[in-house]
Amino acid sequence: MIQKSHITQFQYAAQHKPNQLIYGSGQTAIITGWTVKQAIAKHLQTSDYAVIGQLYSPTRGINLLIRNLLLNPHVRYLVIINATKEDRNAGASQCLLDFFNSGVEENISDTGRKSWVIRSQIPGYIDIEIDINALEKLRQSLEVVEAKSISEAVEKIQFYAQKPTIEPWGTPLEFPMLTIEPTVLPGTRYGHRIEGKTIAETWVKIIHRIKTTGTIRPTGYDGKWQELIDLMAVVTEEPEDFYFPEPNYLPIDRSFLTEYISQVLDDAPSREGVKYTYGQRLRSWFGKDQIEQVVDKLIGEIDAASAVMTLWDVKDHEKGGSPCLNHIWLRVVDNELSLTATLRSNDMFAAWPANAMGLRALQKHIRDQINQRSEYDLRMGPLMTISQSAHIYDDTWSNAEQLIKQQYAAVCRKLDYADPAGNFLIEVANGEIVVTHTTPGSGEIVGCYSGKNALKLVREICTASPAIRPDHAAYLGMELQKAVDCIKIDKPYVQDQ
Ligand SMILES: O=c1ccn([C@H]2C[C@H](O)[C@@H](COP(=O)(O)O)O2)c(=O)[nH]1
Repeated sequence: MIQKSHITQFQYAAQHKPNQLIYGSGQTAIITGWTVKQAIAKHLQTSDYAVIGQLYSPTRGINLLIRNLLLNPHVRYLVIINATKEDRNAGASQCLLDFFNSGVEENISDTGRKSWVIRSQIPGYIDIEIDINALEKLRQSLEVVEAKSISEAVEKIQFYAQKPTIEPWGTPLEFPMLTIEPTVLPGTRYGHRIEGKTIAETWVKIIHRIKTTGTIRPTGYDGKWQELIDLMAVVTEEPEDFYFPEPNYLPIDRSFLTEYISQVLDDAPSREGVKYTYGQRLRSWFGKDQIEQVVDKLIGEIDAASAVMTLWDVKDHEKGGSPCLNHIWLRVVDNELSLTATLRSNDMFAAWPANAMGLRALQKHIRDQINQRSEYDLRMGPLMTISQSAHIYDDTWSNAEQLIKQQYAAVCRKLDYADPAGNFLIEVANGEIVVTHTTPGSGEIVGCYSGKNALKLVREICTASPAIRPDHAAYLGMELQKAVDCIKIDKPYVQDQ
């Protein structure tokens, strides 16, 4: 028997993320978690549902979803899909269920703001500006059900669609929302190099660079982001078992990482509602196992500059949701295996640490395979990511600011004094300044400058060695001026080391 839905004509008015939703005319809101919303919509008629939307993150998504639901009191049923590994990792569907089952209490959010904190094992916050009575009314007025698969969800949605229309639970409710425009400092927009020993340290520097000098632009997702174009991160010494700070300020932990590494390294069958995994693209998408290919390539030709893997399929332009990670190169220099990856678009706050750790695991896997299958004994070289659009979404700006406040100074204090551009020894001889440029480590002489004018000398040095660190250049400026002053009053000059 074909079931006919009860015909209703409600209109869902979304104030938040309006372009990310699929609209219907019924009374059920469908929260699909990480399952793509079209995978549900195609099994339904528009009269079966009020709205279909994805919910990725409990800390970023639930607040906006609740605000939209308060504006649409005709929504009386909620079907929450909690089906995929990603849903379990993110915990957003679970946290939303906990909101309806257990409610909220007044507390402090992860950004230190007074908030309604959801009574859940998973952190989830709702703005304190929303009246608690409205939240309680919403909890009491909606019938909420969890679905563990697409088919179970479709069955439940169709069950509700058969029911007679119910009155809205009240009138639409809207509450004020705090928005803060960040101050942006001047800086270059294109091409940035940020280096750190660990992924954690590099991440803090990346967030600081984007948050202070990134351009504020609209995103494709009904909001804004702060963005720099072509940001290269160089991670030099991430340990093989990964460094997690104590307490852990990264947006991922070890258990998430284990699952994520498998998404990067292992093949995965195509599944309805799941777009792709990086492992699938690398292992089988193009009919070749590209990881095996690069291992074989380098064993056969260790100096090859063609050990490259691609995740981008030219057909990706035909559908939305193309992979963010596009190309990966492996290179051996001085017995060291480095990995370089390009990402067309990169959420530097929420996704980069996982992307970087997943790539580091891939780099180690390839190094181990080469060492096991050949006479080579390669060391781990640096990991480099080049993010074309390196951005921070507006809904994590306050988290980013909090991170900078708590970690940036400490990370900068760890700076070691060895500048890869080398050392500059300053002396005074025959009434003139003499600067000798030496290599770091071995101290081999590679250049010499002389003169009486400190500014002119600094400019010459910076022109000849443009990769000199800014703090090193500033130090040279001060020392050279000190040397000039000594010459003027005929006092011996000693360089401050
Ligand atoms: O491994 C990933 C996958 C996704 N994203 C981010 C980048 C974008 O912010 C968003 C994807 O949006 P589209 O470019 O596909 O619209 O997710 C990452 O940073 N890394």
